[in-house]
Amino acid sequence: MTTSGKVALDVDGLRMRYGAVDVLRDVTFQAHHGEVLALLGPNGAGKTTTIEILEGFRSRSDGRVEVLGSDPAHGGEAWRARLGIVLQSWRDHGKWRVREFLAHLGGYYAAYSTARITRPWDPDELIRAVGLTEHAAKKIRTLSGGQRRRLDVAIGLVGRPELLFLDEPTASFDPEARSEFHDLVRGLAGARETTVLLTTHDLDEAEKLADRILMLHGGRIIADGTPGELARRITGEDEVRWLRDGRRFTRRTADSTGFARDLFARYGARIQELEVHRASLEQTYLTLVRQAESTSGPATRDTTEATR
Ligand SMILES: Nc1ncnc2c1ncn2[C@@H]1O[C@H](COP(=O)(O)OP(=O)(O)OP(=O)(O)O)[C@@H](O)[C@H]1O
Repeated sequence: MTTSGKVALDVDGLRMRYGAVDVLRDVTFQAHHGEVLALLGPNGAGKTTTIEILEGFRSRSDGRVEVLGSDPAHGGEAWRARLGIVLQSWRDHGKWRVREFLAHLGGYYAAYSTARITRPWDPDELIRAVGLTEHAAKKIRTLSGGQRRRLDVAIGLVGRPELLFLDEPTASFDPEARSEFHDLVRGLAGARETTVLLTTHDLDEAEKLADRILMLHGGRIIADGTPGELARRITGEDEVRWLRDGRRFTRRTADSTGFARDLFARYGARIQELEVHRASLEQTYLTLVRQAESTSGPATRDTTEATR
């Protein structure tokens, strides 16, 4: 095993070929400890293939991959105990009760405690963290879809992972559960320095949770950056909206602060309801996907807004 300092995931030139088709081509990125990365992309982009290679479930065709300092193709049990995996869904173990199942699974991790990390996570504490306390004694098959998903998350966390893979984690969560889950993930990444790689089609969730967005399209990384960086790369501009003398105005500008300053200097208190918007992750995502789909390349810029 080698150590990579603060780098938890190091992927360089990853290629995956099925038959004659490359489904991943030159995928290169890193993740640092405590970072939350969202892997986005249309259906078939290669997200699951990438994650399965990182988890050690799939052998790559080419490229260099290090996950917590080891090549996942040769990761042993001690390495695997440092990973947490929440798959899209599985429905086994319905006869077990929530608490007893987590305590049972946790038992497998006890041998992998370190001076820094006590494994497993105490089952009652974990059940509280995922909001299942009042369901702890229930049989798994009696849980609702959202409760079951919380349990999936608890299963991924029971070994106190240093790196957590979440595949569409909040599908079927109600808004409150989703918000609690976001707090939980931010807490894991912050205080515990857990690195998180999640896939989601919920762009609002990606924007809220991710420090960095990786966008895959056709097996290639087409964007890698913070939501703000990607938005500025696409539009280069913010949108400023305001109300003056009862009329609404909209303007796109690369210098929204300076523009707002000039507006107030000119009109003073006649300016009301001033808002500055950057492109949402959804707009950014759709623009990047459309760019990738057209072979011509240059960014299309929305020029429809102007001062009325
Ligand atoms: N075992 C396989 N054999 C051949 N092709 C495969 C295999 N597994 C996946 N693929 C192909 O690889 C490509 C990437 O699939 P992958 O499941 O990684 O996409 P994804 O981004 O996770 O999609 P989704 O959002 O639909 O889950 C797809 O074109 C898929 O058909």
